[in-house]
Amino acid sequence: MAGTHGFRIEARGIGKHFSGQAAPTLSALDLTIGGGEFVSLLGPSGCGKSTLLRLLAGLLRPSAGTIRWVASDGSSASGTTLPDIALVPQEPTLLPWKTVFDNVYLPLRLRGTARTAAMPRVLDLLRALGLEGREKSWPRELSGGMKMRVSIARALVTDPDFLLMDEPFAALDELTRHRLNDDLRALYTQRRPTVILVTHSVEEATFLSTRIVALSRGRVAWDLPVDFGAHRADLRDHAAFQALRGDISARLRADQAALS
Ligand SMILES: Nc1ncnc2c1ncn2[C@@H]1O[C@H](COP(=O)(O)OP(=O)(O)OP(=O)(O)O)[C@@H](O)[C@H]1O
Repeated sequence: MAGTHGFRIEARGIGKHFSGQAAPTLSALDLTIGGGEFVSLLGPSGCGKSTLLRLLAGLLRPSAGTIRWVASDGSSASGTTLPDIALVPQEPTLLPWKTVFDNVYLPLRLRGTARTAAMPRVLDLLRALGLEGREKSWPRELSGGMKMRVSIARALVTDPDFLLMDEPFAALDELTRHRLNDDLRALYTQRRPTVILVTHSVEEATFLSTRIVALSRGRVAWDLPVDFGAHRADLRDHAAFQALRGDISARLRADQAALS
């Protein structure tokens, strides 16, 4: 389904109040995300980024408000017409008793796709993510960056409409993070899923996204489009990139200052 820009998400009046907490984590939050956007969620620690992602993934229920998946013809999706959603967690949760190939093949296997039919797709993704030749490796033989590559390949193998990622690169060194950011951006350009990424890295958000949404006080604090045209590997060195990155950091510092 990816590339069809089939669905947009409409979150209206979203509230989330965890039991035992004095104040709600999210309150009266409105957000619309169009098909094919790459949205990064930024904001101070504890502002509710992961909670929002889990609500959008359907892993949590909102205490108030509605989340609708709207098809391009305006109809609300439900039941079997719901879009495919893949979640990449912070820790790459690979099955240790399965090879790299079989970890990535698993979502297709669960859908009844035969191994031989799945092979070109799995190998294509492994190649795109720099894992060629690693098909028969076991997760314990891989570095942290490689495990995350396998986790991303597994999330993409069903060609999901929505790719939701919760700080997937937080534990990686800067060079590995840059490489994975480059690969993710190339994959996004090729396949155009809708991506929602929770991150603390302003550089990562600026490099990857078509839009940055900052949360504060339980709702959207600001919402900024990002457009650098065709992406180049050296984009990070350009003055316009560094200026936007600086502007976003300043906005986040102002949000943080307003909280204290
Ligand atoms: N299952 C839960 N039960 C109770 N409280 C929760 C639960 N999940 C999250 N919270 C609370 O909701 C608030 C927001 O947490 P969340 O993880 O969404 O923030 P975040 O912006 O992603 O933070 P960080 O940037 O530190 O990862 C926190 O106060 C957290 O303790």
